[in-house]
Amino acid sequence: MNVIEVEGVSWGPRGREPILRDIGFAVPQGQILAICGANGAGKSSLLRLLYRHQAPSRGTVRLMGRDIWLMGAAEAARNLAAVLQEQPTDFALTARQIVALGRLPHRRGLSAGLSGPSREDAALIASSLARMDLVPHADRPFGTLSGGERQRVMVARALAQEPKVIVLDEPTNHLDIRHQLELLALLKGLGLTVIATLHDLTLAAEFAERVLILQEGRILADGPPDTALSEANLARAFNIRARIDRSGEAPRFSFHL
Ligand SMILES: Nc1ncnc2c1ncn2[C@@H]1O[C@H](COP(=O)(O)OP(=O)(O)OP(=O)(O)O)[C@@H](O)[C@H]1O
Repeated sequence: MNVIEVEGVSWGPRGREPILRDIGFAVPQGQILAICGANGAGKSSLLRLLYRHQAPSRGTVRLMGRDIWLMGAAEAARNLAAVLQEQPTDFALTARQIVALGRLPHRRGLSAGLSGPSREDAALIASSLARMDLVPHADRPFGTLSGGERQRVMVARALAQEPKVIVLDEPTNHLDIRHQLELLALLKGLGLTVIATLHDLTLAAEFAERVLILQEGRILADGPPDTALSEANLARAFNIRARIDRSGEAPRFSFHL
């Protein structure tokens, strides 16, 4: 089953030229998809359509088979969690309280948001913090955490949301190399559908089962890393000369102007 379906989608700010043009792809359950492309290619704009922040000007985005704009925000959030580059401004909340926000779409009725988390929710919040190596920081105010620790809090919040799809915008930003590898391994091991923008092509090649390359708002390539991340595609997408050495275990990229 396809968890996400994007069909004939264009998007642009009202009254302006479209930024995304005629985008179409479907993501089957459990697939790990990396979205790559140059600065300004439209990666974050495409993610905003997937996590129901912006509606397409043309075409449809379907989540679990239903038009995402025919479901409510809470229903979309029960199925899809987003980890964004912009982080909450409520720096006084503790890491645990931010992770607890991930449970809100699952709570119903008048008590939602007012009462404390149930025992099951508290256990889920604690295990999400533990998976992201945040136990020592759980009760510190978010504003006192390092950039990498904050990023891990945002991923823990997404895990606590128990979604079917996680969409991440540059998730490895701010993370040291160990935490980058740990995060990508953890995402891969979740058994969920994962869609992430990644600037690091080596990480994309290792992590993703499928790579979608955007160029000036259109899909330039969509396929397994070995075919999508070709020298010719990278040269076009980034306007550089690319060499790929595939003699080792993982491809080694080198780039020249
Ligand atoms: N609301 C908006 N109004 C006007 N222009 C916008 C708007 N949102 C995005 N753009 C423009 O659309 C283009 C694509 O932006 P987007 O942030 O999607 O690119 P990106 O591929 O994520 O880039 P980066 O790698 O730099 O993060 C950029 O030129 C950006 O300035």
